[in-house]
Amino acid sequence: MDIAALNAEFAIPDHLRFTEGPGGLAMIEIANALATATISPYAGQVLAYRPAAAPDDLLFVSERAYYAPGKAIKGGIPICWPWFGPDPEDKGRGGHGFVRAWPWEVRACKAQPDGSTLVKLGLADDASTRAIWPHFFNLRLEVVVGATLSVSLITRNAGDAPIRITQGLHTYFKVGDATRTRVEGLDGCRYIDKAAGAGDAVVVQEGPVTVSGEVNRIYEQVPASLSIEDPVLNRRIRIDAQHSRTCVVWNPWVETAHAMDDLDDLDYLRFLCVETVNTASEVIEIPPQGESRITAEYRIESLTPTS
Ligand SMILES: O=P(O)(O)OC[C@H]1O[C@@H](O)[C@H](O)[C@@H](O)[C@@H]1O
Repeated sequence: MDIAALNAEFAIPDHLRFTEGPGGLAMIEIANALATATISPYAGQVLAYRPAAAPDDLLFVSERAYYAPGKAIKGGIPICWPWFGPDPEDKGRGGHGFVRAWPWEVRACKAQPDGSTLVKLGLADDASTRAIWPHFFNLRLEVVVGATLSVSLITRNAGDAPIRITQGLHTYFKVGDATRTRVEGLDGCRYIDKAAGAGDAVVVQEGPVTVSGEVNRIYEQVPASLSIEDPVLNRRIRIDAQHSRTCVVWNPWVETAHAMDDLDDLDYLRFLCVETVNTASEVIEIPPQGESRITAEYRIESLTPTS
């Protein structure tokens, strides 16, 4: 992408500009009165978000992440679409869909009256997408960077036959020490245990979710609000979801992190994924010319009240 042309069309003075990031990829850098953020049009991926006065970023991005066409960027908020998890048709296509390793278009950048910044990215079908997934679509990502971070993924079925998708915001949250975090809000929910050796057992969650080994679970019928309590970073991350009743909690633990070339061996301590998704029994069918939306809003709160 031509950085000068993007800036000429979309830059907002003292607020938003395009820069050349790792691997020569264009990056959107936002700094408004409420927060800072980095968004990659490649993959439609938020890579950083920090509210003003917050000491730490919301998101984890691996120091060993790839920034190259055809590769997923490890960290931030990868967009999994039009399938979440393994290829549903078993055709050998990669996990979590293809748009997380695909160039998206920048469609709009706007300073809003409340001081937040709205970025709209999009991706429409063409011959190369239809060679992978033979459907007509218009996919939009709307990111609002303000006192909270809001991410909406909107799918329009641009064809004349229904389409079926699963999808997810595969958010990598930065944590001080994964073994000391707790995910609150899932007590009593059923989950499918996808961890190695668990055999997809269906289990009922008791109490908060903690990490003391590989965690790879699809929770069903989840409430709209979840949180991550992180005593090391002294913060709570609130996640408010819309149009999602399934949630994946993932931490790779030692062996899987070691096996991933784009993670450092100790990164399993540095992040926890709590993913706002539609997956498992929650398959979304979109009628011809219809739309479907999934949204998550993230907010950081201090655990120590300020006096
Ligand atoms: O593709 P990434 O970003 O490495 O994430 C992979 C993980 O993503 C999680 O959503 C899945 O539950 C895991 O099974 C999978 O290993």
